[in-house]
Amino acid sequence: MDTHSSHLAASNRSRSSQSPSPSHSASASATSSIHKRKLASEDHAPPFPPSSFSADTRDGALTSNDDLESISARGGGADSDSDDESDALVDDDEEDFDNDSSMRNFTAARLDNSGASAVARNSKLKTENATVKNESSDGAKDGGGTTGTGAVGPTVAGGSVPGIMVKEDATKIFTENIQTSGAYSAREESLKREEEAGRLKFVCLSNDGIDEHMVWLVGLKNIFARQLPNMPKEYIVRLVMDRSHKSVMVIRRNHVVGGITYRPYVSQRFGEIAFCAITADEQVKGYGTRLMNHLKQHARDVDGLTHFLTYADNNAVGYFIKQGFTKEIHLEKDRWHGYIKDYDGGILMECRIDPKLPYTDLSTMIRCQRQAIDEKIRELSNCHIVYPGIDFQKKEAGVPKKIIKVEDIPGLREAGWTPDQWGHSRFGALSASTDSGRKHLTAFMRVLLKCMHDHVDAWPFKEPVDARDVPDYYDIIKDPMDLKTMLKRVESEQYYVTFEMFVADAKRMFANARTYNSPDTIYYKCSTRLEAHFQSKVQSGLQAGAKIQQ
Ligand SMILES: CC(=O)SCCNC(=O)CCNC(=O)[C@H](O)C(C)(C)COP(=O)(O)OP(=O)(O)OC[C@H]1O[C@@H](n2cnc3c(N)ncnc32)[C@H](O)[C@@H]1OP(=O)(O)O
Repeated sequence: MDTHSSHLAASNRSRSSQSPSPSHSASASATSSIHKRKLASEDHAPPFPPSSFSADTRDGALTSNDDLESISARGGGADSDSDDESDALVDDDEEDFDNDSSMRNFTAARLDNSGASAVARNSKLKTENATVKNESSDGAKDGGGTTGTGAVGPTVAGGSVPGIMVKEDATKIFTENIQTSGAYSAREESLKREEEAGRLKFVCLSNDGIDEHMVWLVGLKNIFARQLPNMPKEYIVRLVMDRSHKSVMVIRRNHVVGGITYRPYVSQRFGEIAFCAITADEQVKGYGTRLMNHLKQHARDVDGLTHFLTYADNNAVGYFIKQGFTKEIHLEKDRWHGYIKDYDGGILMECRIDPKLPYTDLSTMIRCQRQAIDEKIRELSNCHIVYPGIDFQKKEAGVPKKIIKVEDIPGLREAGWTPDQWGHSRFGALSASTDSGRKHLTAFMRVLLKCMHDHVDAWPFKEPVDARDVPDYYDIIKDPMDLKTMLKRVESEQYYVTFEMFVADAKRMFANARTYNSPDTIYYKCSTRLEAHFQSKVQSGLQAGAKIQQ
């Protein structure tokens, strides 16, 4: 026995615990209230446009101050009660979105990092499975000029090899793993479906005086005012209503969910993102990403821009990085310097707009790429083929009931195994690959076991630990080992086909004792001393064997 009940709560014992990962949802919401982004100017209503460029020359159409003031007055009027109104609008929308259960499930799962809601997590998996199924069926429908599923593994085409099946779920496992890291496609596809169903739209507007547009712009201004509390409200109004700025907005059932206000510097072919926000209870659901994708597509196709620059709030840097922004500015300085306004507490970030990417349909592109990669893997590997299991019933001490020839194990040869690898040992002769090798190996292991058994510190290891004496032992030690079990394995002459396997069992036996027991215990000390003894015997035995062979 390698333990004692008085050491049940050994101090060196540690259990892994699942600590909740930080939730973006939490951080995103938190950032709302501690927003630090400020204009560099001390003045809370800085001159606009910034003095570094002339107001009306570059990209035209700056609204006059009169315009701004009048709009400001309208905005101001709305402003007094607009925050509430804005929130009310969002609340009203909740019902409308209930149709999209996949989105809800997904969101619930993402927001639940506490581990409390197993239901939500299951929903997430279901959603992802559903997505994968769609992918497969789409792929099948398309044909897509690619080789079909059945054509990939030559040995299994048409299921012609008896007892072998293609693991259809391999695709699922592969894609599920990808999707859990970001779940980008799932969210994008879900929002795209909402758009196609007409429940969601993305518009790009500037102050054009049309009533409906003005209502949306005021709604967006209110979201900015709430989500960017350190930004002077007057400044937000000025930029949102300024006619040289444009705003891409998410509109759900005629209400604004969020948006990005930017200024396109058409002659310089870059745009400056002034504000970006999603209303508090809709954050971290993918709107920010889809919004940015719409913005990039619009800015490229309509404004002819190649880059975006923004002073990202410290708390939002993570979001911008996920949208392809970097802190390194590659755009030539003379293209942007003097055009954009400095902000305190913000980090200048850049994003290059790809000239070709279908930004609003990235999920389809990703799906096609994933499918192509998966098919390529199937061409190059057999990992999708699942062979029937082998009948590997064990007797006592884990010794197999029936000897199975290695070459009879289904799939082993197909995986690249060759008979010369059988029983291969770095200890040369100490392997069971030949009759003489097996005898030699068994004899050596017997000697080593006897050496251990006769040692004064062997007493805790002679028998398996009795769970009646140490009730929690097998909760902690999942792979128990003892000298008696090792002896049974040696005497079976089937178990240890290499010397390494024997040494591994011995090492596990010693390690178990040190895992369960604390260093000040006799069990721990016996384990250390017996292991040293074992190692010295192995060493001298190997050296003697080597000499005999010479
Ligand atoms: C120039 C400026 O305006 S800087 C100020 C930016 N605005 C704010 O900080 C206001 C408060 N925050 C918000 O309004 C929103 O959270 C936004 C605009 C930052 C992001 O919009 P969301 O709809 O929440 O983003 P979305 O759901 O698409 O998330 C995309 C990814 O970014 C991550 N993310 C979102 N917000 C943040 C954040 N603040 N920090 C780090 N990562 C974030 C999400 O977890 C998600 O990651 P994943 O794809 O690995 O799952």
